Amino acid sequence: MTTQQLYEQIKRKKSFLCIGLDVDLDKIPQHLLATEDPIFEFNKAIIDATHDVCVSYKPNTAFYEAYGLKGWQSLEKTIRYINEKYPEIFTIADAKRGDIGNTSSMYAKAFFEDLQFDSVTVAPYMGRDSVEPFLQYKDKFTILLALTSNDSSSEFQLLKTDHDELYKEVLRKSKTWKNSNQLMYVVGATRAEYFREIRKIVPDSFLLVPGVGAQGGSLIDVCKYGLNKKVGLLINSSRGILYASDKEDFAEKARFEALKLQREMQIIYEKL
Ligand SMILES: O=c1ccn([C@@H]2O[C@H](COP(=O)(O)O)[C@@H](O)[C@H]2O)c(=O)[nH]1
Repeated sequence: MTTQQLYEQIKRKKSFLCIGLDVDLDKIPQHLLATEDPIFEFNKAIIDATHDVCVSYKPNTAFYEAYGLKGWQSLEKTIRYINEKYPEIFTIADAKRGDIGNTSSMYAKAFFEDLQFDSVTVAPYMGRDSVEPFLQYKDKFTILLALTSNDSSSEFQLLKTDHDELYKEVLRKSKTWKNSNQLMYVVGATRAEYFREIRKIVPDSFLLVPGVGAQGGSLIDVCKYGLNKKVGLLINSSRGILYASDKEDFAEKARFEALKLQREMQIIYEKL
């Protein structure tokens, strides 16, 4: 997928919502546990109920890896289902990978060639040669952790280097890497006060913004400085949508929560 195709989808749906598919078997409705693949059945129902109000799905791989081989198979079935039934959707493997070059190449192969995700999240701290293997894939995106939503992100990411805070160095340095036009960045919604500075460094890049909903981040605050001419934001909510109900009406209730966010986004988009 290209960023232009992603933008066309945003315009058509008047939405820049990304739904996080973080499936926890302790939280999904009981009746699904009797099915052969409860994780996939849950995801399928959520996807069918929400695909027209969001532009992206983001399974966090931890929620699949935790269930071993069966979990990985559920992830595979989920991504294949999205790609076949809703090919316009931008898919994100939230896997936070990155290693020495030859190992990163294998991670890239796993997520881009085997699973056919459009993008994968990557930690930047091993430097250029740990990220460039992901950037070799045309029309695939590498989403670098810049300023994350958790409280302790300040322990390292906000540390002052000789030049600037570390997250700003990550943004600046990464722009010099080969194929850096295929980079996007993770910035937490709980860090809304930093978006003005971030946009000075990466005015045109897409930012993946988790932290709205369960973590308390504000859509309005993020949009104040985070939006660019082509929207440039993918706002993620996972638990706030997935677990709106643990009864048989879970997909309907999830749609209701997603629609609430989409309507807020529509108002913001129409004022752009
Ligand atoms: O800075 C970050 C980076 C990633 N995440 C991930 O996003 C979702 C958020 O889930 P919610 O339930 O909406 O809080 C989850 O997969 C995180 O691992 C993040 O929250 N912050």
